[in-house]
Amino acid sequence: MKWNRFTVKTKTEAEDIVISTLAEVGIEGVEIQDKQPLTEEDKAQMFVDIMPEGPADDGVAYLNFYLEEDADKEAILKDVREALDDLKNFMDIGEATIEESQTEDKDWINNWKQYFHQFYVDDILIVPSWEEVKAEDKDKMILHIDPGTAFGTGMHETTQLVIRQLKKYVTPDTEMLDVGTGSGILGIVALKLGAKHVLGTDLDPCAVPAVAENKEANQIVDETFDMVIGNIIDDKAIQDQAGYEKYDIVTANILADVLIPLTPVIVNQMKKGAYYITSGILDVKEEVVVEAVKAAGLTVVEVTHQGEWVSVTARKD
Ligand SMILES: C[S@@+](CC[C@H](N)C(=O)[O-])C[C@H]1O[C@@H](n2cnc3c(N)ncnc32)[C@H](O)[C@@H]1O
Repeated sequence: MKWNRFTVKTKTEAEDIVISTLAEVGIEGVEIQDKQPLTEEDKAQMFVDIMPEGPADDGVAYLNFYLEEDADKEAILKDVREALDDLKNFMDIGEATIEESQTEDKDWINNWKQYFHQFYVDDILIVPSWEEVKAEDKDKMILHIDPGTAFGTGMHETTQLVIRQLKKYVTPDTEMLDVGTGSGILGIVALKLGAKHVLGTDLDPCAVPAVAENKEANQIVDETFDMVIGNIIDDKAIQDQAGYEKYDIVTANILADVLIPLTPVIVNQMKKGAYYITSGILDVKEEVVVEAVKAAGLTVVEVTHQGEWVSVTARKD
């Protein structure tokens, strides 16, 4: 199928607002091209490990979106232009011109599949839906996960660090709370390791369909993995819904800056003797997370590293 690419020329400081405006008129999946260097915080937020040195930032951003060749492009572009014109009344979004080009007649939307193949995290095999499990691997613990809108294929170091800890601590009685569940990968691993029940939380509503798809792909019994959307850090209703002193394991592969306010809250959700497995911590933030964990009254039992990432596991004594 042929696709038409539309490129909105804007300013780097207006990228977010232009992307939100495009979303309001139904344009999702926008690609950003700019020359802004990533800050340390960006790298952590985006979970990007290494970025090559790029050209100097010129303040210009190009936002690409795609429409199928047979889409009603005149009507869609009319809505986009009107929305961008309205936005121009409120802020400087640069030229906001829209250029059209046609992508090659190839299945670009599926091209990224060439970069995602089955792989092992220790003895757990992670397989995308478009690949077969080889006969010799049939007796392995297999996880079916597709890259999607929610984070968590298992390729990232931070996810792998938690998976290794789950292998140590999950028992058949485990009630687990997975804060920032994303694709649901950690919950699914825990259930495959024999856990009794998982509650996943995420801020991002995209986690709901992602978890549902991954549960189905892994034949997870529906009632064993529940989901709530919202911020458990400051939403009392979600804390109540999760339940207090209920969990044997809490996992949180989020950023250090989120783990710090999360930790004193989550302690109330943990049973005595429960384990708190954190990840998503850049090595430069290890010390502050360890301090936050101790300040919340937990005992640090293990700190593990992979690349520049750190996982802190603590117990509620
Ligand atoms: C790095 S991903 C982890 C996904 C998956 N658990 C894994 O280990 O691969 C972090 C997830 O945390 C979510 N998140 C960030 N802050 C959060 C918060 N305060 N409460 C719940 N989820 C949050 C993000 O939306 C994202 O899905």
